[in-house]
Amino acid sequence: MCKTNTTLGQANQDAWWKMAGNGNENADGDFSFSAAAARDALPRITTEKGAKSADVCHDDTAPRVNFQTIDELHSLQKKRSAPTTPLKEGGGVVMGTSGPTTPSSGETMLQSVSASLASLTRETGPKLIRGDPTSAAKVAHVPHTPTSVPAADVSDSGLKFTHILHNLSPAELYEQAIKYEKGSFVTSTGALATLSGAKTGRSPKDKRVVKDETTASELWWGKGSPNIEMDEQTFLVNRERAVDYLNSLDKVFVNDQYLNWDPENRIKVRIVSARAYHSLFMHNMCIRPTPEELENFGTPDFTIYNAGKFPCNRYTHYMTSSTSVDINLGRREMVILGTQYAGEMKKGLFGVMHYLMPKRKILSLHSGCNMGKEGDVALFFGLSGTGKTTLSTDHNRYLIGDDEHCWSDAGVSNIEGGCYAKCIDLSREKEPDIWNAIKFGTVLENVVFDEHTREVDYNDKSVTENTRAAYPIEYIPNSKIPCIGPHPKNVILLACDAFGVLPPISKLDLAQTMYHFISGYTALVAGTEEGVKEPRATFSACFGAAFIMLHPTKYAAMLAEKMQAQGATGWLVNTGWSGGSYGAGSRIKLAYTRKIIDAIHSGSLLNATYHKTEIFGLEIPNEVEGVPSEILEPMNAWEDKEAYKDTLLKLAGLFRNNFETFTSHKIGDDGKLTEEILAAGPNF
Ligand SMILES: Nc1ncnc2c1ncn2[C@@H]1O[C@H](COP(=O)(O)OP(=O)(O)OP(=O)(O)O)[C@@H](O)[C@H]1O
Ligand SMILES: O=C([O-])CC(=O)C(=O)O
Ligand SMILES: [Ca+2]
Ligand SMILES: [Mn+2]
Repeated sequence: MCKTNTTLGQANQDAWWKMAGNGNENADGDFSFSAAAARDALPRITTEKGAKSADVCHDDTAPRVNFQTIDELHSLQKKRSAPTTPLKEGGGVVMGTSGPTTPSSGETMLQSVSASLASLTRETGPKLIRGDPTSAAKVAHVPHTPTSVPAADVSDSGLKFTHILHNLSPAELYEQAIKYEKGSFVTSTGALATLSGAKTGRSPKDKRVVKDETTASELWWGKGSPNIEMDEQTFLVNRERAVDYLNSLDKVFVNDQYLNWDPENRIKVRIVSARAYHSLFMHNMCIRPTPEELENFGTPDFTIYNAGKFPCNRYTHYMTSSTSVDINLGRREMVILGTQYAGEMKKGLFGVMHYLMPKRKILSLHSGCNMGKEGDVALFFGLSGTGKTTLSTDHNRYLIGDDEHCWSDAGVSNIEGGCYAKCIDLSREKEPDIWNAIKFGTVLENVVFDEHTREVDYNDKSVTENTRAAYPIEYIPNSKIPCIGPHPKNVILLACDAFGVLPPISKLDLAQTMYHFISGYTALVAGTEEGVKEPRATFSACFGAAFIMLHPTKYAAMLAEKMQAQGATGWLVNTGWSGGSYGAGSRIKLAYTRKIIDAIHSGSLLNATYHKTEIFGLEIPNEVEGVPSEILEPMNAWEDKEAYKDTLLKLAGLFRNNFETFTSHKIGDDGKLTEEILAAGPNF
């Protein structure tokens, strides 16, 4: 039987209607076929008398079409999108098979990328083609002119072409990931599930920073510092390794994007990577340029070479594993070898901001940030897993950002264009906004899902406990775009205290805020291994020692000055255990923590009555609306009061030991604040 479409001629339409209506019954004698005929052979169709070209099924010949071949038909499917995908016709630079002709911006982009990918020893960039290699069959017939002419020592790598997938859209990146990257799937809500490979978290021990004349004196080196040195020469060895690896591929992804929503302090970054997963992750996490901005992007301020699929060479000086994450502030470059965990790129750039921004008297912060309807801004500091993303994503407030911010003389600005939420045990009820953000465009790392329905099981830790979702910030319905705000009113320090001795909420004076900011305490549970019950205390200066570049007291001094100038209030919120340490007590309910945060935002806590705790000298409110009063004073919640006191003393000792490295450092111009900060620690 012939197929029909909706553009049948009237005569055929009638015939179709009749056939559809009565199957093989003879309706009015115009056409008929018997059930037997239908079984044995195709029925003969007789069209109405008088209809033109009888005996021909017209369904396939309906209105004239603009294509002669299947390829031409396919070419019609894709509407051209201007002006981000320019194509220069004839000679010159060759790009993909789709895209309009715009003068030379595509050429400029390819020249710029070619310069980025140039080998430093051969001094030539690769021959670049825009677009997917699979659509290159056609391109191969076009005479190529490389963007830079190879020097005398032509190598095989200098003869091949590398395809550049420049700022692809999420849909294009999905297709690339699903076609070429094992472990990429669309989940039931449309997110792209990916695997990050052997590494499912950052590798801080493999981070190296180039120590040259400038950085030797500017950066924080030595005990407690995250900056493990490497020399310029070794950096170049790793850079060349990464560049050669990337040039050996058929295609590389290039993202040109921005950091920092403050237009005066915006940084242009280029990310060159081998995986669609990395490109989509950075598309979501950095600020996305408009088509016009992309066209005029120019030379990046900072470039990442992500060759994470390829290991570093352990015979190379300073290399202690097959992973190396190398930052060269002088060259404004970062090289990644031996880890595909995408968070390295995000946090590597954060480190760079911790160097560049303080030079401009801008404070960079590992914090979440949101704003109330009245314009009151709150910062949420805390180490990984303490609640920055969870608590800054608040249905009643505007989200400015969840993880990285700048505080300048003008106010706050988000560094990023997206959020990176932990998803372990994620539930729609407790975190609806994050739940709903996991949709088309979102990268879901290392989650486990049903092989048929593709429904994600957020409780499953089979791959890792550090499952993550990276989504553009506008996926949160009440995000504040552009992501900037006025000066903060509240500075909330989050600690997930698995010892269970810090109060769920306490008010801090400025010296205490500085003391806890420099300490950067949290105590997550050691792990999920059986038998491990002891919480492990972590102290990470400025709640982000892994990312800071200068001595912690430099950031602390800036924070003190800004908080003082703006009259901001400091708070310490324990999002961890209550009623006993991990194992005996339980984690403070997220609903209670949210009530506490509400009371900070509303200003009601500022006017509450307080009592001071022993040892840590923290001011605890006697009441918080919606929170059982028994849990506000930690000792009340512990059954075994002696155990409570022992644990409290133990934690106080850990704080004191940790702070010893900072006792000889002055903060601010006068010695007064420094003395006050030293006195703001535990007293016992
Ligand atoms: N009382 C609580 N307060 C905050 N978070 C809680 C609480 N109880 C449980 N949680 C859980 O703790 C986790 C906090 O993780 P979150 O992603 O907010 O950390 P983060 O500070 O943003 O870390 P990172 O810097 O690694 O992104 C979430 O999974 C959240 O559901
Ligand atoms: O960087 C990461 O991988 C996740 C993160 O936000 C943090 O650890 O602070
Ligand atoms: Ca987070
Ligand atoms: Mn973080």
